[in-house]
Amino acid sequence: MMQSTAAIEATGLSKSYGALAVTRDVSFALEPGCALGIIGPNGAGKTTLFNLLTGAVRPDAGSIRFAGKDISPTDARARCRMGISRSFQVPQPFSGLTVFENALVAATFAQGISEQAARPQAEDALRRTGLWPKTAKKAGELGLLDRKRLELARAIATAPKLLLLDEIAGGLTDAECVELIQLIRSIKESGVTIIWIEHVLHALLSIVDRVMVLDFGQKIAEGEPRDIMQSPEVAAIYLGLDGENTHA
Ligand SMILES: Nc1ncnc2c1ncn2[C@@H]1O[C@H](COP(=O)(O)OP(=O)(O)OP(=O)(O)O)[C@@H](O)[C@H]1O
Repeated sequence: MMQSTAAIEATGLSKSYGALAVTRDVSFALEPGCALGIIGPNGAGKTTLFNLLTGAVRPDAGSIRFAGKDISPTDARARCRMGISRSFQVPQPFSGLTVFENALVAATFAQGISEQAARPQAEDALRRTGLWPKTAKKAGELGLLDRKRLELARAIATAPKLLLLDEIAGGLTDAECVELIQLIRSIKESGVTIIWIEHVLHALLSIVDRVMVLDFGQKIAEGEPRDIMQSPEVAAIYLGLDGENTHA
């Protein structure tokens, strides 16, 4: 039986688009401060699961509890204000706004607080992500690593309890990836619960406590990273994946 103290607990989540069952009876629970990695092939339903957790998409069946409360009926904005925040696969800053304004908008919107009250939070998020020296730059002028940092800063600025990361490590050089991993580790160490979808497995496995495998919308395995990566199901799925993504 799942613990009632879980930071987040999903039970029997299902979602179809027409005849396509994208999420099929997915259940999991995650303890506060833990990090769960989600892996699976393209189209397995990973991003859809995030959409269900954030409230962007309504499930056909199933329920979600957050910090012990049934949040199934609440919308995305309410969930954001409760402390569920996400980063997107393709960073989505306001390109014409400065780095600081981007963090400020996130903090203001997420908590429904005044710009003045949000300023210290925006500053803190930018300092923690190493973006403070670039605070006056336009977001559209940032390089890839900095855009990823800004994606994290915008998420942190909302003071999340649960942070959902969607394929944030892709496209970086090895050195940049090391920096990103350190940043995500520091967010985890600050007590934020994390669920992270990632194809760059060495980055994911250096952080997460558990891994869940999705395939055709179903959870086919969950457990300790080492056990999961050695399981035949995962070997079958990842056979043929680009070696660049799988090296340790
Ligand atoms: N709004 C939608 N309408 C119709 N089909 C959708 C919709 N959203 C997702 N799908 C389909 O659901 C399936 C799962 O998509 P999803 O993006 O959740 O997978 P994923 O595991 O995140 O894949 P990737 O690793 O490529 O990001 C895909 O076949 C996708 O085309």
